Formats: sequence, C-alpha cells, structure tokens
Amino acid sequence: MIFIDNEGHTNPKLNLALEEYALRHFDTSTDYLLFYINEPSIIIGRNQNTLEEINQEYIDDNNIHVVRRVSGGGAVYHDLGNLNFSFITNHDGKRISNFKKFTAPVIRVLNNMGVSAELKGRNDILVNEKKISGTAQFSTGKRMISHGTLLFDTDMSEVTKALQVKMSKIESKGHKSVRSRVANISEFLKTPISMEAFKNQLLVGLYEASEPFETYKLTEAEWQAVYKLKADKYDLWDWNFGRSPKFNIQRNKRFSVGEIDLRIFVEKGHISECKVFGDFFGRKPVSDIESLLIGVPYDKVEITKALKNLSVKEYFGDLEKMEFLNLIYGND
Ligand SMILES: Nc1ncnc2c1ncn2[C@@H]1O[C@H](COP(=O)(O)OC(=O)CCCC[C@@H]2CCSS2)[C@@H](O)[C@H]1O
Repeated sequence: MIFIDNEGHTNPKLNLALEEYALRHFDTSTDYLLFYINEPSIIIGRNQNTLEEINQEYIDDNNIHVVRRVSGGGAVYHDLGNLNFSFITNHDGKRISNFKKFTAPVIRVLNNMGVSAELKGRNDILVNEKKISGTAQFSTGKRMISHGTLLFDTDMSEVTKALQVKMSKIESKGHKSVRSRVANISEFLKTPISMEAFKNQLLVGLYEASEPFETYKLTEAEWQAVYKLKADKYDLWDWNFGRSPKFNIQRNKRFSVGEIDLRIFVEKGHISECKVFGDFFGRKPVSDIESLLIGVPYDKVEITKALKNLSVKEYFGDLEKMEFLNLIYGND
C-alpha cells in the first residue's frame, strides 16, 4: 500500500478531485491510502438533493463549501478537526461492499490508542454510542474507493447549524442523511494530542502489518490534471447542486395582500414547472412570472437575476419584491 501525499491541501474541491484522479489513473497493481483534511465544508452524497441537506443561509454567511462526492450516502460536515482516510484498491467484486475490511484496521488503531471504537450498522464507527466516523464507497471498473471521516476535534455546534435545513415542504427521491449523535475522538483520549500527532499515529498504525512504507508525490503534470478535474467538475454548480434528483417545493405564506401558494418543480437543478396560486387581486396574469422562471437554475442569485425587471406590485399589489423572492427561495 502506497501513501499519497496531498501536500497539505485543505480545499475540499481539490481533495475530492485528487481522490477521484487517483482512483481513475493511478497504477492498478497496487493499493493506495490517502489522508485529507478540509476547511469548513459540507460533503454531499452522490444521490442527494443538496438543498434538502444544507442550511443555505448559514452556509452563505459563513463561507462553507458545498461539494458533492462520487460515493453514495449522506451529507457530512468537515472542518480542520476532521480527518478523512481513503483506501483506493481493486474492486473486491461484491455488489454490496465490505466496509468491515476497511474500517477494521482503523478501529484497531483507535483501540490501540485506548479509544473503544466499534463498527455499528453497516458503516458507522461509534464510541459510547456516539458516531465518530461515517464511511462510504464508490467503484468504477476495476477500482474502488472506501473512505471515511474521523471526527477528531471538529466544532460540533457547526455540524448541526450547517446541516440544519429550514426549507418548508420539499419532496424528492434523493437519499436522505441519517442524523446521529456525534462525538470527537479527542474527548476519549487519556492524554491530549494534536491533529498532526493523531494523523501520524493512525498512519503508522495502519502500516504496522509489516508492509514497507512508501509515499507517492504527484508529478507536476498529474497535479495539473487534478486541477483540471476540479475546474471541470468539483468547482461547478451543475455538479454540486444541479445534479440533484428532481424535487418539488410547495410554499405558501399569508401577506397583507392575501395568501400566495407556490409550487416549483426542479429537474437537473433547473425550474421545469412553476405555478403561482393566490387570492390576491392581481392586475397582470401571474403566468408572466411563471414563464420568467422556467428554465432558470433553482439558485438565489439566478432567480433574482431572472426577475430583475419584474415589478411585483403590478401582479400582487402592495407586496415587496424581497418578500416574493424569499418565498420562492425558501427563506422564512
Ligand atoms: N464529519 C462527520 N463524521 C461523522 N459523522 C458526521 C460528520 N458530520 C456529520 N455527521 C453526522 O452523520 C450524519 C450523516 O450520516 P449518513 O450516514 O447519512 O452519511 C455519512 O455518514 C456519509 C459519510 C461519508 C464519508 C466521506 C468520506 C470522505 S468525504 S465524505 C449527519 O447528519 C451527522 O449527524
């Protein structure tokens, strides 16, 4: 097993691009291990509806990245106190993969540090009934990634705030995250250590089984290819938000002008259908608004742009534009 040096990068989009690049292009005759730590971010599962998983307002205000990964499963929060491990190996041929094979060595090292970690369910690692790690897998062709988080000293109040969703009625076939009680590994250590020391102990522990330790440094050309994958995929709204399974939103609110009831259907991240109902006395037909919105990405900035020239008062009487935009976008 060769250890991949990520050169200390903490941009989640770059780290996920590096991981996917290694999966697809590195030597298939050997296994690799990669560690990465991300600055504050939410990492969404492959088949999730991003908007259903995040607190958009909080994320915008606090500059938290939102990135979709290639593996399935739920949404997790990362910060500099969370260490990710990733095994890149040949596919073991099983359709429902064997998480145990990859979590067992990590659990063994944690146990040796005096932390009573155990695998629970199919893919969570728990200590005292609290989750300290979530794992996921992805395979393509001959190769697969088995990766997981390790909450070491993450800011736990951020986890709940960033993942708390405010959106009213939203319906989709997207994979829903499974909320758990979480804890940091550092709470269970008798002698406090730094993240750097934890990382090194984990690395040494994982290699204990006698294998020679070899580190791989990417060439300049390989880094360039990783940056290209980042730019072509992980940096894009289309991948992080647009790729969500189709969903629909129903929102209604009573204003002084009357009640407005809104139904929006979103496919591939774009509004495919929109209906505005209400008991207001509009002067102009609301179908004008509906047609302005069709085809627009379901995104605050894009919706605001699409309705830039709309005079809300001509349709709803005494209603502020901001109130209408908030209704469409889901801010209460
Ligand atoms: N960082 C982290 N680690 C463990 N558990 C977390 C974390 N952040 C949030 N949570 C809790 O897990 C649930 C979601 O659990 P759920 O089981 O739905 O999803 C997962 O575990 C996915 C793990 C993906 C691991 C990848 C490895 C490298 S990149 S991300 C969430 O609602 C919180 O309660």
